[in-house]
Amino acid sequence: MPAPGADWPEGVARIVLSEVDSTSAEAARRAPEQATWILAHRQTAARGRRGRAWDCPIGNFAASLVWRPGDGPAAMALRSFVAALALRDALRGLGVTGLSLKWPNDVLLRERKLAGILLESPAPGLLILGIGVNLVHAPDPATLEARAVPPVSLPEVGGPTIAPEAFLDALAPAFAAREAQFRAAGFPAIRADWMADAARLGEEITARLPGETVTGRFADVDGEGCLILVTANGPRRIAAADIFFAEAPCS
Ligand SMILES: O=C(O)CCCC[C@@H]1SC[C@@H]2NC(=O)N[C@@H]21
Repeated sequence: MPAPGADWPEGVARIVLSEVDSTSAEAARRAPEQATWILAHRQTAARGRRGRAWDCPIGNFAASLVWRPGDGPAAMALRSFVAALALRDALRGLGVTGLSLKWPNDVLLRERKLAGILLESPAPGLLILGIGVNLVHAPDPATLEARAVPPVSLPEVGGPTIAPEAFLDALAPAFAAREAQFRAAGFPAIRADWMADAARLGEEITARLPGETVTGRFADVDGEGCLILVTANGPRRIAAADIFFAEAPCS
């Protein structure tokens, strides 16, 4: 197995697999004591949020970080913001520009989805952050649900060529730095940095909740990571939803 990059965080293990069903499923099976990144060059049953399948051809980035943060479920859930910022930092550090962050945890490139994060806690205290990045290929928009933010890959916009393992060597230290910031300064610092790059802040967006769809102005993200939408009936605080934009981005 090739050695990790020079900035690889101390005390964190790195596993590279040629094929697995899902790096997040593998992380849950292994449930190591030591924080561990598991990267796979190919996933045969990759999963996205809300039980959706995740398209993952060879060349795209697919990895999961599994660790025991040692804090409660609310703080664990905020790691999706920590991870989104780390992803943004790592991509930016490799020369990708035009990035923004979509609540709760997508990274957009020119307002199209470049990367997704799946946060899972399959056992008490155990946290798994599964991350997929369209380094070489984006799924066919026809395979996605209507009104979904269209996907994008780096080559489509003339972005840099980045190999999955090289991306992991950038992401792992970026995540360690953001995690250290979260531990030292709490969510306010993470939230402020996240808000600075929030997609569609101040604009009308639609949140699809179980059994309800709510449209309003994206006003804020609160101190617990909830979305604040100002609707015709007043402010709504939303803990979890699928978000749709009013109109598609220009290409
Ligand atoms: O729906 C999303 O936006 C989240 C997608 C997360 C996909 C990644 S790829 C690596 C890890 N393994 C999985 O099975 N899923 C996540």
